[in-house]
Parts: sequence; C-alpha cells; structure tokens
Amino acid sequence: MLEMKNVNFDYGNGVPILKEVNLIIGEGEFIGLGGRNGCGKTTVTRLLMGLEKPVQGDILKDGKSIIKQDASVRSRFIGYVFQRPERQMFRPTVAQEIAYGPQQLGMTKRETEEAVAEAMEATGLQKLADAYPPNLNRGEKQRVAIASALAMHTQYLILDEPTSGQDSAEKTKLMRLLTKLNDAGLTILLITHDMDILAQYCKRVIVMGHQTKYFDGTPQKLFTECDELVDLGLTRPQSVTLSMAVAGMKYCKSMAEFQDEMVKRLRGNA
Ligand SMILES: Nc1ncnc2c1ncn2[C@@H]1O[C@H](COP(=O)(O)OP(=O)(O)OP(=O)(O)O)[C@@H](O)[C@H]1O
Repeated sequence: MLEMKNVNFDYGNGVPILKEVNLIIGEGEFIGLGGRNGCGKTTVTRLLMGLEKPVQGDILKDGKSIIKQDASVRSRFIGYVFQRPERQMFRPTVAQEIAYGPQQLGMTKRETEEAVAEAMEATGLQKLADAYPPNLNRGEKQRVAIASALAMHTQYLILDEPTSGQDSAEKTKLMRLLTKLNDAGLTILLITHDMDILAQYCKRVIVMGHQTKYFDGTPQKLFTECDELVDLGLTRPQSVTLSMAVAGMKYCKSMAEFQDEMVKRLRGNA
C-alpha cells in the first residue's frame, strides 16, 4: 500500500500546488487520476516516485515512511511511464533497454535474461527485441517502458496520460494490456483526461480539485452522483449519459455495454 499523508507541496517559488493531500493506493487496485490541466496530477505521481519531496507531510509504503528513499530506491517497486516514454530510453536495443533495470538491481545474467524474456512476452515485444527504441511508434515505446518496469518486478505502475494522441485501436490495445497486468496483480495508477478510460477500465477514480483531492470513489459514483463534474474539468461519458436517459437502464460503462443492453431490451430480455 502506498499512502500520501497530509502532503503540502510547492515548487520552491512560494506558489502552493498541493495542500493537505491524503490518498491511499492499495495493492491490486486500478486507479484513474483525473482533474483539470494543472491541478497537480503529475505532481502527485512525482511525489510518490520520489522525484519531488513534500514540503510537509509524509509518504508511506506498507505503513512505513519512504520519504528519505530517493527515486532510485523507489524505482524498485514503482515503475513510471512518462508522457514521452522515449525520454526514459538510452540503450541501443529494446532487449538491452529492458535489461537495464534488472542489471542495476544486481540480478545475475540468467535472472536478467529470464526477467527480460518474461517482460517482453507479457507486453508482446518479442519481435522487437533487437529494434532501436527511438524508431518505435509511441504505443511500442510505452510497451518498452512498461516491460522495463515489469522486468524489475515492480509492484506499482504509474502512467502519465498514456493514451493521449493515440488512435482508438492503440488505446484499446494498451488498456487491454494494462487490464491483463492488473488481473495478474500489478497495481496501476493512471493519469488521464479520457473519460471513457476512467469509466471503462478504472475501478476507482481520484479527482484532484483546487490543490487537493476532491473526489475518491468508483467511476459510477463519479459520473452519476457528482454535481461538480464540469467544475472539475470532467465530462460524463456518452455511454453513461445514454444509460441514464433510458428509464430503468443499468449503468453502462462503455458504448459496447450500452448497445448490448439496448439489444436485450429490443429482444424483450431486459
Ligand atoms: N517544475 C515546475 N516548477 C514550477 N511550477 C511547476 C513545475 N511543474 C509544474 N508546475 C506547476 O504546478 C502545477 C501542477 O502541475 P502538474 O503538471 O502537476 O499538473 P497536471 O494536473 O498534471 O497538469 P496536466 O493535466 O496539464 O498535465 C501547475 O500549475 C504547473 O504550472
């Protein structure tokens, strides 16, 4: 479990960015982190990673403060996929890039090879083992960044807007991969501005409001009960709007689910 306790933060210029932020990320969760541009989502994840230090408050793992552990120590259990994953790649081939973390952890050659092979298989990168990372497309680069974290046997994976600028097929491919990894036990925290992703794939949503956490609950609660969606820079996904508009219709987290429900109704099954 990762925890932020009463965290205050500014970037050293006296402008408060976060005030009294409290949040818990339990093992095995799939959490979406949303909110307006500039509300502090990336800052929250940088604090969790140890790339920034709180001005006040604490960050804990399994109840113990990790505030003194720098980012290199925390990278053993928290993997991070940056908005521009190419910025975290320095090795000449995909396989060598993925092997870098295990080597830094002191794994033997054999352990490293095994970890790299497993991570490439989990992310479908086997055919790209010898490719030069800068030549990959964005989806492939993201998968290399994810595989690099998996090869270190990370417990938590944080992704910063991984689907922005991607077409629908790439988006679905990535989200299916993340769902599969989450089903296998990986904890995921995903920053996103995509409402469909919050609704369809995340089991819990945290929304940052003005300098602090504003909402923490299920996507269903957020999209059906929260009156401040617009103020928070969010919109209701079309599938939810439509399912709320049809009398007696259950909450539909995706258009596919809405269509299935409608077909059932037309056939007289619902
Ligand atoms: N290095 C920095 N120095 C000073 N201010 C910063 C720095 N990085 C971010 N900020 C400011 O901190 C605030 C929060 O930024 P942050 O990137 O965490 O927001 P965000 O919610 O992730 O935004 P977006 O959705 O646009 O990515 C913003 O006002 C931003 O301008």
